[in-house]
Amino acid sequence: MTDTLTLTRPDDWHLHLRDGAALATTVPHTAAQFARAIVMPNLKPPVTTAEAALAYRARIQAAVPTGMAFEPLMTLYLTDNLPPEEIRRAKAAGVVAVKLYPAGATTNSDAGVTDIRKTYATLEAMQREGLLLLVHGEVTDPEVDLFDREAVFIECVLEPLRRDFAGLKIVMEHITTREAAQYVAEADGLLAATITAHHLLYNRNALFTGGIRPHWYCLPVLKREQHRQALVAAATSGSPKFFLGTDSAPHPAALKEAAVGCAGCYTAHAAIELYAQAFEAAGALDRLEAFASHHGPDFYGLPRNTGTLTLRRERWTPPASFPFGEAELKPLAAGEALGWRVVAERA
Ligand SMILES: NC(=O)N[C@@H](CC(=O)O)C(=O)O
Ligand SMILES: [Zn+2]
Ligand SMILES: [Zn+2]
Repeated sequence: MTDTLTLTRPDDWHLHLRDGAALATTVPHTAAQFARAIVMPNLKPPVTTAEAALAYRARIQAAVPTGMAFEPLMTLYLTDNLPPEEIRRAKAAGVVAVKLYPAGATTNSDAGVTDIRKTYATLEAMQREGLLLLVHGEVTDPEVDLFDREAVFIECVLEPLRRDFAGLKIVMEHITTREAAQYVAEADGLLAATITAHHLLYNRNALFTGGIRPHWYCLPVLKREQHRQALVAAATSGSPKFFLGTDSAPHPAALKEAAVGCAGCYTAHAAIELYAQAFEAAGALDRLEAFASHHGPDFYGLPRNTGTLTLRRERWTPPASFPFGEAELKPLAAGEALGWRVVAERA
């Protein structure tokens, strides 16, 4: 049995850092493990200009602890009226991708897209400039069962979109179903997907174990066991179309432990450890490095990292809460022990 695991330094291809005082907690957690992260733009108000992305990047960089190397990769938030000209400015500013949130699909998505056809001129500009499209792949139609919204999105939105933009690189973020894993696996090389640690580790029973468990609530919501198994199979398959994206999404504990609780699980404090747990359970620890450190940069057309991250087999329990500005942040699986621990990060 391996007791230490040294990986090429990984990247997080889907992350929410939030803003303001929250950065003092979120940025050090992520920078302690990851060399780069795709930073989601769903702030209030959302990041919709190159200028706003640059200012946000500077605030993130200012929160990186001395001695740590971390590069935030910035994204813009797609709206019905994001002008195509902004895409050129974004490209010049180093923005790498644009995020599609169907309006109302998830946290801070009110400004999202109401009809994908309204964004076609902007998508054309992205295709031309080589910016990726990242999608929250769920339809918002209240008639569609919550557990089916990802599968319906593939059929009704993603498939036609890929036909109309045959040269656009697309990442289906945080996939949660067998249908999505299969669709991505069978698609051409311009479609890939991120998978979270929590969707690899838990099925929907986790939401209701002994009572309602708000800290396991995220969107897309956890699914049945057969879907979890399909995600594990995809992540450990060695296919370059699947890579790590934590979707670590912090909220003040009081807003999750509420009559109407916010969607989002915080995992950045122990991200790679949670993935290691999932890969080990599948007997696929040897596949973790490619998933965490190779497939993402290869798909984005960025160089792989040169540093390393070392984990040791060790039973430890992460803190049950963290400061979060004036509030409290409770991570996923607070109080539960983990089997792996990061012991060294080398830039
Ligand atoms: N995943 C979540 O449940 N929440 C995310 C938004 C998102 O990624 O959909 C958040 O910003 O809180
Ligand atoms: Zn999302
Ligand atoms: Zn997210």
